[in-house]
Amino acid sequence: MEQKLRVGILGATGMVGQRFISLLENHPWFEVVTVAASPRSAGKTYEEAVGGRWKMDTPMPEAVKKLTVLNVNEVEKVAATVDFVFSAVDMTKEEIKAIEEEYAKTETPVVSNNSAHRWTPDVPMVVPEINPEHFDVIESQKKRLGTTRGFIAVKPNCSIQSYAPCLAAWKEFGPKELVVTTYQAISGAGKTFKDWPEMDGNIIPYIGGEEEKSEKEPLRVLGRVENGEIVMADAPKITCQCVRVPVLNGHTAAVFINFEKKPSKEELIEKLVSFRGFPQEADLPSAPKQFIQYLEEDNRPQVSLDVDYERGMGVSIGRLREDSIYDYKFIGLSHNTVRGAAGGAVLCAETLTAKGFIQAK
Ligand SMILES: N[C@@H](CC=O)C(=O)O
Repeated sequence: MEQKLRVGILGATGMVGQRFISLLENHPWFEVVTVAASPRSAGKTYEEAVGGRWKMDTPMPEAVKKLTVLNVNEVEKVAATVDFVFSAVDMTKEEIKAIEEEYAKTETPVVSNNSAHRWTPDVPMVVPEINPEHFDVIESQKKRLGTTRGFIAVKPNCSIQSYAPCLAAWKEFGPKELVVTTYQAISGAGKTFKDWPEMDGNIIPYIGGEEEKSEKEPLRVLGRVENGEIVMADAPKITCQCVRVPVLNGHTAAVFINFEKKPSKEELIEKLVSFRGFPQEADLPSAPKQFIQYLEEDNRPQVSLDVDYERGMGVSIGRLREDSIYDYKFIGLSHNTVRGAAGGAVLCAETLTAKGFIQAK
């Protein structure tokens, strides 16, 4: 790319905002030129606004330290400085819906980590390896919004990323029923052990709204485009329990699965490791070379050994074996704030750029 695209981060001071900033350091296509946050951070330098709350394990990039934080609510002012934005704003669902549409209407594409628009029929919710063709609904969304280049695209919830890719890889065997338990890291709630000491040595069997997302969002990702809208897939049936565990980064899922046509274990593993999509074909900058790895050892995947697989953009699967009630069971792991949040959104933006939906203004 001759000239990098100018990027703004909405909600730049929170944990996902910080992850965007750190993933975009030295990005070959995108350059963070604008950081926006709540009115109380506006006017400060990014370094001052974040203060001691920098939660990444790499230092704050020099290039953003001295950027002046803009007020995220001053939409025209922020939009004038950028080619597109990533959204990680922390507001009510209705406020997020409204502000993301306001940005889109300034002809600024919005690639969002938020759940607010995940069920808007003409907003694509994409895992680029699985359903990049869903971006086609952007044309009807633009008609609704009255825009020529502004639109909203979203990525799904972090909890589904450790098992939904398997459903896509195993499509021809007809995944029919799934029983899932997720073991979710505290960074999914925007926390570290320092600011959530109750999680040290503890388990909390409740994450608000998470079970519904984990059961329904895979069906939208596996759905199809019809008349400019996404139509949900009608299988598999999924039931899920979501549990918060004392882990900093990495969501694990324990899954039982039934198929229409029961395959062999070897067939299942072969489909996982050969699963590739648009990001691999197009060699996108953030694409994992190998999206899904299969680990043969009985004690893998493990958070401490495998969460950073493919720089946090890959998915690790292990312990696939026949079950006495279901056809098979297995364990999946993915990095919740990289593949599951900011990294997944960056890969969506790269896909949108490669497909011509995002361009310089
Ligand atoms: N809601 C999730 C974060 C995923 O996006 C969690 O709490 O872990």
